[in-house]
Amino acid sequence: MDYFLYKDGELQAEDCAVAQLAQTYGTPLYLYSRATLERHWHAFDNAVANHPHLICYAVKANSNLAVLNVLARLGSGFDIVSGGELARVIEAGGDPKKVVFSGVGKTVSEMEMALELGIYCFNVESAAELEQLNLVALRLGKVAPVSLRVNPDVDAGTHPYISTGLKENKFGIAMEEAEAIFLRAHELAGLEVKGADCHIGSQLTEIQPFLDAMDRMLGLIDRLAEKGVSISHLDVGGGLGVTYDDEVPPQPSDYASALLERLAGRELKLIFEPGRAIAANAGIFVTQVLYLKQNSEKNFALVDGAMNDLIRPSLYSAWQNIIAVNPRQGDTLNYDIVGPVCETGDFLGKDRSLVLESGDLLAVRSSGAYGFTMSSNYNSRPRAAEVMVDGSAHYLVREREKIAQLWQGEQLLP
Ligand SMILES: Cc1ncc(COP(=O)(O)O)c(C=O)c1O
Ligand SMILES: N[C@@H](CCCC[NH3+])C(=O)O
Repeated sequence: MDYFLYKDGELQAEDCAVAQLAQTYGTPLYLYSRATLERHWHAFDNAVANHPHLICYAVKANSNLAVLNVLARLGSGFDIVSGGELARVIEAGGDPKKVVFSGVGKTVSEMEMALELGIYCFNVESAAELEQLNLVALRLGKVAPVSLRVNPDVDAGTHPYISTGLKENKFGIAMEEAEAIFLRAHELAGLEVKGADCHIGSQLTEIQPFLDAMDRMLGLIDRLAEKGVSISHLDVGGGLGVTYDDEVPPQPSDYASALLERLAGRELKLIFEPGRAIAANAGIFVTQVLYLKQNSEKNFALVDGAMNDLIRPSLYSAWQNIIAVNPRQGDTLNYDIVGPVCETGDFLGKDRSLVLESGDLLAVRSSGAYGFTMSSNYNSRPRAAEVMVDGSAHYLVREREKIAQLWQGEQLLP
């Protein structure tokens, strides 16, 4: 079941008309579907129901408090990469004991915060970070639970900017060095080795790279066991792709059963860090056509949403489906859907065949992940509003920024 679908010729978000929501809250606007978030989370959780596991939603995909709260109420864990994300998880009612902390550049104060809150595990990404964490833990009289993020050198076959598991990427510890660093972690009094971790990239549409990574990780776990280091969980990261266009990524159930088969009866607890697969298709971005404009080469639809609101098309040449909220009859034209930002790269989509008039509403699909969280105030544009739809109810879960808020906290020179 799709929670964003046309009914009587107009786009719905669950049981609400998108046009009505746009009128109520204004545009540009992010809309999220609670039912879709829940369905996607359950798809992961059910897929591994018979095996010890923890689903740690990757907060970076969408860190709106209401989104986190929906998942926290399901009992989700969270994968964070900063103190800010940890604070949001706590604010949203998430359980710190189900938090894993990833990221290559954790600061001392972030380590302190996470230790004080008693998170589930630190995913340590370098030997230097390991030493630092040990010192911080000893100073606080704590023992930090750690997992080492290993770079399995697997080609995820995804966009180079979002591939993370290759040797040339900054992430993780090289497989050749992993054993020695695990042994070092095992010796340090401020640390307790719990797990091994990998994350090879985002928007993967094939299972094979995940399996290759897992085989390498299981080989490492076996070698460590021989040396007296026992690993109780394997964190397989996130990365499962979604349908933006015509990709057919594996379902969480197929992905999980392939992984479980590889585990071959081991009792290793599995941790998953899905972000996009939970949030992307639980959200749409709604924008209004301000002006139509033609030149000898192109038809442009100038809309009130821009690259500062949704940067994926500009940054990764990502293709996201753009549909009319109330489709019109008539002859289509090929439009570039562009925003008001002063950059040639400011587009939401190119060559989209649509029938448009100014004032029309457009929905950019699959915008629930890496949409609002990657937005900025570039061109001093206020950030979009965010609304959670829940059946026929809808809640403003973040107000549109006001122009006067944009310089709050800044100071003129004396
Ligand atoms: C360590 C880590 N875990 C999880 C994720 C979430 O990835 P995705 O949104 O592709 O599931 C990311 C982002 O790629 C990540 O860097
Ligand atoms: N932000 C990226 C994915 C990066 C994942 C974070 N490691 C995207 O929109 O596709």
